[in-house]
Amino acid sequence: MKLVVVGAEGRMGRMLIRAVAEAEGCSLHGAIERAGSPAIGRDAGLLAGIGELGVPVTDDPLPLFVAADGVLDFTAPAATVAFAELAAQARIVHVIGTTGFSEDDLERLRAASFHARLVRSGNMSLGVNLLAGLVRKVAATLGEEFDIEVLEMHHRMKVDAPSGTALLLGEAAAQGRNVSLAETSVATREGHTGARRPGDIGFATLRGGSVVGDHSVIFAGPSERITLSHHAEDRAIFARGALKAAQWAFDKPPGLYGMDDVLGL
Ligand SMILES: NC(=O)C1=CN([C@@H]2O[C@H](COP(=O)(O)OP(=O)(O)OC[C@H]3O[C@@H](n4cnc5c(N)ncnc54)[C@H](OP(=O)(O)O)[C@@H]3O)[C@@H](O)[C@H]2O)C=CC1
Ligand SMILES: O=C(O)C1=N[C@H](C(=O)O)C[C@H](O)C1
Repeated sequence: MKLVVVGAEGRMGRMLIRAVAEAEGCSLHGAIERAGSPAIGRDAGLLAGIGELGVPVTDDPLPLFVAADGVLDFTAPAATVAFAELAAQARIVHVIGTTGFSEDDLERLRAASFHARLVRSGNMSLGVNLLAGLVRKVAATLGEEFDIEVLEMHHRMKVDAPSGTALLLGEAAAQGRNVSLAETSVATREGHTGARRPGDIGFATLRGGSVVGDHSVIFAGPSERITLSHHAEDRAIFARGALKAAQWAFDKPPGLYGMDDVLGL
């Protein structure tokens, strides 16, 4: 499968280049960075800290997309929406790990999925997607006397909050309870907040150091507390998930898929 990595110089971009180079049945067809990036013209393999791959980084996606099978995209919301429109024109697989989308962005991704095969998830790891299933089940089992709080910590460079994973886990909890996350979510608390509203799903965000990604869902009930957690130790888990998603989507019809489809959960 011929794959293009966009955001090639990013933390995930470099990890994805390494993962594609190592994967059986996949080849790096191209690497993209934004116009003006110092990475333009450099060899993608050297950028990723492996040997030369003979693939220069460019800022021109469409010519690469039309001759590729898929694109792996962990960039930023505006970039991903633009790449989705190009991937739809080229009718290729678009694996989206980017987080922090607005409702309008998500609508544009849905429109692109009429023509392309999109796989989007706030977290591409096996562990988090299994955890989401457990959260759904626990939330469905426990009543509203158990308050649900989602706690996350990431490295100091992360730009969006709550994390895509926190929102995915919050959504799983809301589904388990058969409520709308939009109506129950509390993403910030400050000052005299008043008592906690029954049924709210709270989010708390920590940022610092080099933390790859820690998430916990806490069910706090009368005199007992259940905590379900995931700790990412290496970004390779996300890159492996993204490759799996691309290979899974190769022979699927156009549509918007999630990692639960890919992993058969
Ligand atoms: N779903 C998952 O499993 C995971 C998701 N993520 C998400 O992936 C995203 C990226 O994370 P991370 O790698 O840490 O971030 P980085 O900032 O390290 O990387 C993003 C890269 O994308 C580049 N970029 C931005 N806009 C464009 C554009 N228009 N064209 C080409 N390249 C562009 C950036 O360039 P520049 O620096 O010049 O802006 C940068 O090199 C985030 O949204 C993060 O939350 C991360 C890990 C796992
Ligand atoms: O920005 C990151 O680093 C990560 N982003 C994703 C998120 O927003 O949940 C996934 C992972 O936790 C790392």
